[in-house]
Amino acid sequence: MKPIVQISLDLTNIEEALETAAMAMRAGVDWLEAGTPLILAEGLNCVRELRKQFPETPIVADLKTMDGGYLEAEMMAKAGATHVVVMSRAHEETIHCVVKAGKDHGVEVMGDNLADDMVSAAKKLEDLGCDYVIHHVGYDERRGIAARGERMPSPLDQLKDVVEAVNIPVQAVGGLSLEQAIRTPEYGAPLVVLGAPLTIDADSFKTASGNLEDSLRMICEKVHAYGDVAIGGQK
Ligand SMILES: O=C([C@H](O)CO)[C@H](O)[C@H](O)COP(=O)(O)O
Repeated sequence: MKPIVQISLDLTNIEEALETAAMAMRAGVDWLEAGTPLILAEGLNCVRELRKQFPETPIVADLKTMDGGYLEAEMMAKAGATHVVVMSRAHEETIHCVVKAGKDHGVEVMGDNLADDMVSAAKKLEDLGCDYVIHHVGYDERRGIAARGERMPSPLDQLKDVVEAVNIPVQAVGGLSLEQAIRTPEYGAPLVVLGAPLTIDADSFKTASGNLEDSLRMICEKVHAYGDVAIGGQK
């Protein structure tokens, strides 16, 4: 699979999200993500707006479904999402419902293994019909552990094991630096997601012009240059 660059719009207002999305599209980003805070702030109108402005672009609606799976997935699909997210911690029936809604409404399902036994959760998500695994170390988990003076966990710790355990594409997320995120295809994880680090450490990718759009363009070119990534650790 060709590597994909996704930008997570973890913002709290639609104007800023649309502006960031437009910049990301100009720079060569492949997928947009309506982040959880954006959906909370703006409801599914943010997905509708993104769909209106970017009619051809895949849009991930990161609602992190835990229950009521069919209705949530259906609502996101009708708003214009092409990808929805269900949690591995949800009941199996919920995951079934999201997968069924995905098939009925033509959207793909990303299963998120946040706060679960990561390798077995990834396998479960694949077995239940998810199209992708989001291998995710949570924001609160990372900060809580670091606050106790322990080493902050990283999605890279178990990324190879997760990639090798499944035959669907994996995305690693949670506290990765930009440099780490854009190297995840080297672990066999082709879906590169850029969030907070883009504004924090884009400096390391600064171009002569020094602007964020140019930095993002360089990042996209670098990721796309990997060429095909074999799925399931078959490299
Ligand atoms: O999904 C997310 C998190 O659970 C808060 O809603 C974030 O999008 C994700 O953790 C982003 O992580 P960073 O890579 O640290 O921006």
